Amino acid sequence: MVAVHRDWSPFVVSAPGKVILFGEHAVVYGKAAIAGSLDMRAYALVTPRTDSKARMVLPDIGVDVLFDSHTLPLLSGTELSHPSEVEALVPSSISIPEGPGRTAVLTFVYLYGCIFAESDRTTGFTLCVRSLLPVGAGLGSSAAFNVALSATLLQLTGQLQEEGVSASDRKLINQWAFHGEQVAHGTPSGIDNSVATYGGFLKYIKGEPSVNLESTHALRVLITNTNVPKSTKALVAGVRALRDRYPSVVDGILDSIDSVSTTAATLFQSTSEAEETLEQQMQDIIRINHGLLSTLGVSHASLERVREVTAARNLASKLTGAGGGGCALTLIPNGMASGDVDVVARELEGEGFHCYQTVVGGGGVAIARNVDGKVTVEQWLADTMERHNSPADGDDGNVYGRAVAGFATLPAAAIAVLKPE
Ligand SMILES: Nc1ncnc2c1ncn2[C@@H]1O[C@H](COP(=O)(O)OP(=O)(O)OP(=O)(O)O)[C@@H](O)[C@H]1O
Ligand SMILES: C[C@@](O)(CCO)CC(=O)[O-]
Repeated sequence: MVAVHRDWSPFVVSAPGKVILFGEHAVVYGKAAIAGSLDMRAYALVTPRTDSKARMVLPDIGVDVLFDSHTLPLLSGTELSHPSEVEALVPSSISIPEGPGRTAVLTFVYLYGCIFAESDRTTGFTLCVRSLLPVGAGLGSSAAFNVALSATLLQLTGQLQEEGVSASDRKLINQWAFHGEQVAHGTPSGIDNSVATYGGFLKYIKGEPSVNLESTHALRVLITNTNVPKSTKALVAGVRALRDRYPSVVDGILDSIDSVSTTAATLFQSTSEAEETLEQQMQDIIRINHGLLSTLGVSHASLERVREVTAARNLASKLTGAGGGGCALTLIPNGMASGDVDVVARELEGEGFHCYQTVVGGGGVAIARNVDGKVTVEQWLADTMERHNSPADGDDGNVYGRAVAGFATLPAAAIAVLKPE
């Protein structure tokens, strides 16, 4: 086949992480959950190559793989009974890394295989992803990666519109990102990729289109990473095993969590209540939701410690995501001085945890097209490397500010697109 190289300029895609505010685990069983996007995001820089190969560089997780596009499988999406079976189709020339890189490589092979038709395979590119989201902490780093990857592959194959990200673009990106999540997680509910795609606050019920709550209430939260590793797959399986043993008991708990989420959705959309009353009610249901999750066996001593430390200051906390470690979220009342939040954060950090002060509800996937043709992956990496090499000055309340500063090689217009409000 004669190689046809379409001309295209480097572009950058960004997608946010998520925090599940209410309804994790219950969402797997068709109950409602509420989630919001974080202002911590994954960023993909995509630059053209002169050959038809695809290079994926993921410095945060130690991956740098060069794929020969013609050896990657051509998939229509129906060859495998589940996307997670893609491992059997990885070309023997590729050595699959251990750890988080493994999932990333498998996901790439699956999504590239499905999205890149044979005629697209002359388009060579280098994809470099950097992320501000800690891996495996319950903040949806995997979904942000999958949304950024899906948007990249769809953009490269001319399946997205030329400007902005339209409603139909988002639908398509979200569908593929969900398949990426299936490679990573087996049976995900789809909530993480929906938030990373659409941003804002979403009410999500599995199998139904997510509903944007159009909330006017900004939500200040303190996120505490307990740094205790957890496996989402194992925790979801644990709840399933408990439900198999005590179906009516566990179904009752899942129904209560559903009521918590429904109540929260009403509070988010409420325009009649005073802000303080809403905050009080929100705190109540945060406490209730954590208690219900704890009875499902997905809390952890570290998460209980976060709850105790914050409760001593009259703040409500709950685990967020799969639990078993990972992250907790604490609602910060709007009137609380940031100095007082710093005091709580320092106390939690004294316990060996890591805190992020953040606001929930920013924009979803964003694409900055035609960024300066001189941007190279090497330059971009050198630029952002400093942040990743200096944990001491990273990961406090202003992580995003530093990330953008790290993208000094990008034009201001691109940066504006990448930080959608
Ligand atoms: N910085 C990154 N660069 C490249 N890939 C990443 C990065 N961060 C996460 N990923 C992808 O996401 C996977 C991690 O998924 P995992 O479910 O363990 O974490 P998580 O999504 O942060 O947790 P949760 O689903 O509980 O929110 C990695 O194996 C990789 O495929
Ligand atoms: C535990 C869970 O509800 C949330 C993980 O972030 C699993 C899922 O929804 O796929």
